[in-house]
Amino acid sequence: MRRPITFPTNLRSRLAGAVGVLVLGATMLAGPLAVDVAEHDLRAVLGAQQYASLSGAAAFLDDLLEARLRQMAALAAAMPLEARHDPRRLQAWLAIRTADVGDEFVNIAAFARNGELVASGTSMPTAQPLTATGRPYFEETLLRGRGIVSDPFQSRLSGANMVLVTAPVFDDHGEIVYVLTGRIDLQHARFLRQVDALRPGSTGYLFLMSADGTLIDSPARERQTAPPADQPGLARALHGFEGWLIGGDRAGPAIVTYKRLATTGWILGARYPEEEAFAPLARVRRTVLVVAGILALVAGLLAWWLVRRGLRPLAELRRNVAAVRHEGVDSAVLALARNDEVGELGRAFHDLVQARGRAAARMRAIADNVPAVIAYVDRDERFEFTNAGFDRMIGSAPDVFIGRTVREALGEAGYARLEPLIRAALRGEHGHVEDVRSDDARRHQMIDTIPDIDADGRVVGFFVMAMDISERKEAELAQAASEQRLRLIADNLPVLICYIDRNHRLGFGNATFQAWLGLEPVCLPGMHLQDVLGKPAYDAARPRLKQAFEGVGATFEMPLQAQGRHRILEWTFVPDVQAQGRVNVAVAGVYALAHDMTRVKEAESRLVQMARFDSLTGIANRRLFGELLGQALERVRRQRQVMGLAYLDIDHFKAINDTWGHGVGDEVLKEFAQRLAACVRVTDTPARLAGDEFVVLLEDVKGVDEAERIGAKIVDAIRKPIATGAGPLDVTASVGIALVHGMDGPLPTQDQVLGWADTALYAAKHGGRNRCVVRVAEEAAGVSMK
Ligand SMILES: Nc1nc2c(ncn2[C@@H]2O[C@H](COP(=O)(O)OP(=O)(O)OP(=O)(O)O)[C@@H](O)[C@H]2O)c(=O)[nH]1
Repeated sequence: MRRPITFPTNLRSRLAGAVGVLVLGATMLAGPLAVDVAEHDLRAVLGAQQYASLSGAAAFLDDLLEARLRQMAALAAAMPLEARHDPRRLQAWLAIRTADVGDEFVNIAAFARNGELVASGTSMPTAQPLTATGRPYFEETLLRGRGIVSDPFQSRLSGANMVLVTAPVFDDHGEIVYVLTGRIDLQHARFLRQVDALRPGSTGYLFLMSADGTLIDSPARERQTAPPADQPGLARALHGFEGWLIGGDRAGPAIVTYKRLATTGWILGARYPEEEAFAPLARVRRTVLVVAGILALVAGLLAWWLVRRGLRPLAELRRNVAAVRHEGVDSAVLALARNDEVGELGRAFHDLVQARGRAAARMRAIADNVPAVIAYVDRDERFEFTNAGFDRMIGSAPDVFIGRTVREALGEAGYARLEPLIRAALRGEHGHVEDVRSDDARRHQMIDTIPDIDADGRVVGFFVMAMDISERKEAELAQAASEQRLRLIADNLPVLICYIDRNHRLGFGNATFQAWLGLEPVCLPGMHLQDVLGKPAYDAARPRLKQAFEGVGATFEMPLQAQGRHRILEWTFVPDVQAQGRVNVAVAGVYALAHDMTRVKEAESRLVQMARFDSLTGIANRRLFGELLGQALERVRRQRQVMGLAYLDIDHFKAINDTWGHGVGDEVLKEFAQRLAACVRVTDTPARLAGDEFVVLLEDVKGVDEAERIGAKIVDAIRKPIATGAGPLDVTASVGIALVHGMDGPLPTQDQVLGWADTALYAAKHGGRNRCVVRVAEEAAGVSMK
């Protein structure tokens, strides 16, 4: 099995590797790039060079063809006169000339103006007469009147490819009589042989084409890898392009150059394969790559050595940090005096270790001085930290159990008590348990375990905290007992006691709620006050409750109908004020107490009745009458009304007593009071002053007449016989009425008004009894009566 590739993890190797890779990359990139640039420039230079070379070759060929033309022209000019007229002589002359120019021309022939072959330097292998009529070279020579070089064509006789150089032969009159043609056999001429030295490189070659692209010559046909028609850029060259270009075909890329010959318009081309042209550069490229590799290797090694040397202080720092961490070496070794980044790092480490040491010392001091057991336990349930409280609990020297397991430290019994909490903490849950008894069962403990969860969510350990809560437990028990006692008292008091929260719901209520309202105390917490008291009572209590929640206590009476009983309750609301220091900040609730005041109220009502009403007749007595008279006089003055006070006395009552006894007298007095009350308005108040003396307070009397009608009515009512134990008795009464008008100034006193009425009664008695006398008080100051 192949081992996976591993990269070095230490910084030195990484840096060295990085430098090597960078150098390798840079040289790999820069070398070929430079070669590419050089290649680009070289291509331009080579192209220009090839074109210059080709231009030289073209000039040479131009000169060569010009020479052939001149040679033919000279031959034409040298034609003897006799030869012009005698074909046999012409033939002989031409034979001689053809032999002379055998190196340049294969044959020289003469055509008559009509195109007919007249003579030929070499014998013609044909029986038919030859004619040049219609041949472009012939017609063009006649037309131009000077020699030309023909395009290559295939000989009709020999089938060989040839080119003809022509020259006109003029007669004395300047008329063309013959056209001489010098034949150059392309098979043997090899124009380019003479300029073959100018071919590019050893694999390059030249080629010559006519203006229409027909190959004329290629002296190195054996090297020619592409036919001329396929040469890159040929189409452009046929349209007049001259110069060099880069092109490629089946034979590969090449620098191809074109140049036209001035004499014939032929195209001279050169092809220089790039493979050869840039062979030196390819060698350079390979060399660059090899050198780059070597350079990278050397640079990497050098970098590794430099990095190793440069990072030596860092390695030293690393060793020191490890020594401080694992061997407890003093952190002073980290405080390097170097004035560089490594020195800074070392000093920072040193400061950090110092700060951590101080923080740890502080934490240790705190942990050792809290009245609790604090410990840190790792995943394997081994103690990593224990405070002084732990040592006291175990009774061991400090840090003895560091690295030991919980089971070893606490024993099986202690571990069993903690095990559920340990399991919870290792699951990542907070554990809490109270009321854990010490081994002697005399002390109570509260134990918490808090999981220590790392950034990845794994539980790496947990904290254990244990506190002795024996005192708290005792206090709680004492408080519970106290509350029970209070509850007992509250439940047995004949008072409703409850706590009302801000939402007007009960916090608790005592057992009296059961007795008075039929509500069990256990149901009361959470009940709304309206549901407890009923809506009318709740509505009546709400303003006082609001006042109590504003911090002002309230006491008020309120009737309550419940359980078929009507009660009058006296409620007391006591605000439950929450204070901060000496400042009361809020009323959290209201304590409410309700006493049953029903009996008290009834007794009070009876006392009031007794104090203000006559016990014999049941009508108002002198005390109540006094109060009412005072109020009536106030109203008279305020409302400017007329008030009457009737003073009544039973006629000869003493005689009734004396004759029939006090019992019958009492019966008469009671009936008298009944009749008196019956014959006055409900707003008028009868009262008994004493003995047989009665008064009636008459409100809003319209005048003397009305007063007299009321008096007469009373007298008539009394006059009817009164049924008594002694039988019906005829009883009469005398009435004196004083009328008092509303007026400014001081009010008449009650005694004054009574005096005026008494005076009127006196008048009635004096007038014969059994009647009424009305008197009007003239003015307050003077107290005079009519
Ligand atoms: N039965 C009875 N008699 C009372 C009571 N209080 C007072 N008397 C009597 O009422 C009588 C009042 O008599 P007077 O008003 O002085 O005299 P009179 O007999 O009524 O004579 P005139 O008033 O002049 O007509 C006295 O004999 C009292 O003893 C009472 O509560 N019951």
